[in-house]
Amino acid sequence: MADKKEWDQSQLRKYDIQLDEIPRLSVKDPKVDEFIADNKPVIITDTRLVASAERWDLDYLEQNMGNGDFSVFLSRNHKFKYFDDKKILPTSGDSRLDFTPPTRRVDMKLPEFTRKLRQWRRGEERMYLQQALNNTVGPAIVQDFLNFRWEWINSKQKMHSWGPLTSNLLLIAMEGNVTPCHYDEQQNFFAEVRGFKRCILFPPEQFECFYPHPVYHPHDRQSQVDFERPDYTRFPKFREARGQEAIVGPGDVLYIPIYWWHHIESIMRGGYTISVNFWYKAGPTGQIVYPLKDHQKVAIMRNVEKMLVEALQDPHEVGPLLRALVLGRYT
Ligand SMILES: CC1(C)c2ccccc2-c2ccc(C[C@@H](CC(=O)O)C(=O)C(=O)O)cc21
Ligand SMILES: [Zn+2]
Repeated sequence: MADKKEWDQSQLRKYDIQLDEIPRLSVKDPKVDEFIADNKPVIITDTRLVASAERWDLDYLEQNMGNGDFSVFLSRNHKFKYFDDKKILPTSGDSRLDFTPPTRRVDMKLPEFTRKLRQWRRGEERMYLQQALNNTVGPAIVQDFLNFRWEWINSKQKMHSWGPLTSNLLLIAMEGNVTPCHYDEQQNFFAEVRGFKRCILFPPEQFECFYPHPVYHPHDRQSQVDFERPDYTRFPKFREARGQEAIVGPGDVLYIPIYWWHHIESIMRGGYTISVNFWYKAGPTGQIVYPLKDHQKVAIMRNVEKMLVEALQDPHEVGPLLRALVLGRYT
């Protein structure tokens, strides 16, 4: 008997975007490897990848996460738009380059985080705990971490010749938190431990629909489009975006292919969520094969941007130069 729905549409934020479904396949289904080989998103069920974390809840984590400091991001709204603080440069008087960080990072012990979570009132800053799982956490958590099904995920890494695992992030989000649309330059197995997250993914070939901030900008890799209030004048191609959606729940693993755009939200009124992601560097490019893949063109665009900003120094000269280069010549 189909288990009663654990969430309903009223818990999802409303966006004016065309969405299809991300397929859900059992770990035993050989088609799973076809999706991964084709860099296509898929939800893989029954992997038991993070089964040892099934018992993680705030109490257990409070008892066992040790006395270390954890990175907690604070936001005055429900959005946690990532920014690279190493790219916040002195604006040399050019106010057009001013950047106001939308979130701030604080260190918190876990008991403080859980207390603040329990006492949270509307209007207060929202929190999002994000911490690399390493040996600073308590021994019980290290044990749970060592008991992740590494043989399964290592076999995938090997089968698809991915690069090394770069990090596992432990993520504890408040209900309703949103990580706005962005892409990462790593392969990602995204494991949901507790609660439900709605994931909306778009392929790299829809780059022109998302108008990412410039590569030199702190919001590099993040879309400029606000999904809740899209500015169709500045970003007209956003109307053409067409995504794939899935709600991941405990035990689900979502494969987020490298360079794929993703927007992730903890469903409203669903309680806090716990996720663990597994980021892998891309495998070696090997022999270049034509036609190039779409994500390779994104990598080329990034390199051209970096070279031009470096050569011209003033980012505002990049547009005029590229327009001079293509208008009437390559268009
Ligand atoms: C928003 C937050 C906490 C953050 C703040 C400042 C710096 C980095 C990050 C960061 C990195 C990854 C995630 C997990 C996930 C999105 C999600 O699950 O919310 C995701 O995008 C991925 O796994 O690729 C979330 C965050
Ligand atoms: Zn991401």
